Amino acid sequence: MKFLDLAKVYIRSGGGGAGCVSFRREKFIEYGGPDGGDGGRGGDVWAEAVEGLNTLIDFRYQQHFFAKSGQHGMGSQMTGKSGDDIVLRVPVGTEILEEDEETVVADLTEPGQRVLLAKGGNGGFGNLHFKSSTNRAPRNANPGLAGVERTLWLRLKLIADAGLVGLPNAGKSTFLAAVSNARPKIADYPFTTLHPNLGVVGIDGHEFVMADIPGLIEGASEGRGIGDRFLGHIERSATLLHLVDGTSEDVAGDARTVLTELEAYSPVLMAKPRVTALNKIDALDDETIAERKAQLEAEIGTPVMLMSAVAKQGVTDVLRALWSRIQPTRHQDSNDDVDAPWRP
Ligand SMILES: Nc1nc2c(ncn2[C@@H]2O[C@H](COP(=O)(O)OP(=O)(O)OP(=O)(O)O)[C@@H](O)[C@H]2O)c(=O)[nH]1
Ligand SMILES: [Mg+2]
Repeated sequence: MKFLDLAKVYIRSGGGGAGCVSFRREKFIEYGGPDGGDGGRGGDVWAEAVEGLNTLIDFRYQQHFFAKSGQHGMGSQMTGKSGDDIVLRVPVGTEILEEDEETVVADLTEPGQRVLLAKGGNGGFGNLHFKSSTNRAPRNANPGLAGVERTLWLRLKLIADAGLVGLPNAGKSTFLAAVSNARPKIADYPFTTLHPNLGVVGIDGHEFVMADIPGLIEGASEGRGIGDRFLGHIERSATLLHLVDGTSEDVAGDARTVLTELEAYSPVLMAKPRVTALNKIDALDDETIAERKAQLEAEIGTPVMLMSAVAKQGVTDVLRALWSRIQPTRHQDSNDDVDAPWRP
């Protein structure tokens, strides 16, 4: 199964710079003594959880993170410059795993939480360090320590704020593609979507994550179709969007099928705030729209919104309706703590 929220990264900390062998050479100063400086420390590689990120998509484009090595030591007791550290900025909730994809290295659950993934190598001592009463002109210096190389997985347990449900072909993927950065497969046959797709949706300056999952059919809870196993992905969502295909002859029956499966899967899912929309109204005349809207409302007992994912008609209102149900579940907007005092 493919997840948008899994990324493989290759990291390497910088090696330490070598220590230097050098002697003080100045006019009129005989036997100037050793003055080789130490090598600089190599850069570390860190990961830090930051607010405001929702996906690991950036790591699709950049997978290699190599910190710079420290500079070699120099004469006149000059220490080499340290290599700069690298910080991988990841969304809050990212788990970092070893290459085996099982061993957990770190679980970054708090904004600002940092973990050292690869420590930079220490620089080597220059010959100044080896001066002693018995050896006043040492000709030895240490090489720097090598950097550490690791292959790691980043895994984000994305909690979709909104989950899309509906029969196959209702237009769930079309809707996700119309309102987010996600590019799910769309086609005119059922079960086009075989794995969940996640997209980040922007509305009125807010962002939320929406999940498109495979369509449900009657008996999905008993494993028919591709079953209800994907409902787990939207179990923790704040709200659901139930899309009903307006071109169907039996919109009430279609909606009933979906709600029956939700109920069978979990009453928790059934009890979530839900927005229902009649989709594909671009393909219908006004009379049919009004008729089917009324049939649907009679079946589910709540107001139904009208929408066309293809014509992008009514989608903003649907997004606003979703956001108004998501907003109360957010502890605070990430912008709220911009002025919070800095604490070490
Ligand atoms: N006319 C019209 N067609 C639509 C609209 N939305 C989706 N469709 C079409 O309906 C078909 C199914 O769309 P999908 O987005 O793949 O449907 P889905 O609900 O994701 O289907 P599954 O992944 O199989 O569950 C495609 O041919 C879409 O072009 C709409 O608003 N108007
Ligand atoms: Mg789909």
